Amino acid sequence: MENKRITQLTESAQTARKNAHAPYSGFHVGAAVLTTEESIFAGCNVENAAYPLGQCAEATAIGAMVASGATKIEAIVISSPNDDLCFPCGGCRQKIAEFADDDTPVILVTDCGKQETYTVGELLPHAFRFSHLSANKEKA
Ligand SMILES: O=c1ccn([C@H]2C[C@H](O)[C@@H](CO)O2)c(=O)[nH]1
Ligand SMILES: [Zn+2]
Repeated sequence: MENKRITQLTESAQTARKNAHAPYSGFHVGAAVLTTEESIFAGCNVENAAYPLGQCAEATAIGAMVASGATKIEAIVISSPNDDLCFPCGGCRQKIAEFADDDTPVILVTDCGKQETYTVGELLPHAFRFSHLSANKEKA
């Protein structure tokens, strides 16, 4: 994937991160998905006074993508402010896998300039997919 693209996605994720609603954890996260049609959708984490209702940045970005009518992720960038890369939680790995392939890149970046790339398959081996539902066996 081109560096120019990664920079663009990183900037989108950072911009969304500025709007993170994270008064409980103080942990601000931004995410940006690039679709196969080359559109970018960004999101931030949205916490809630009822703690379990909080939503991760990846879920917000994926929700915006789906609401636009797009369903195929080409790449996703997850941006964190400090020196620590923000690895997606288990739930987000599953949410990303729903709209990605095993070789889709998940790029983790920090404002300190750290960057590591993993594939969806590395982060979530043996993902549970549409095709595993017995009702969909014929359609896969
Ligand atoms: O990949 C991640 C991991 C955590 N968070 C959020 C959830 C919560 O608001 C805060 C602390 O867990 O960070 C994300 O948005 N994405
Ligand atoms: Zn998550």
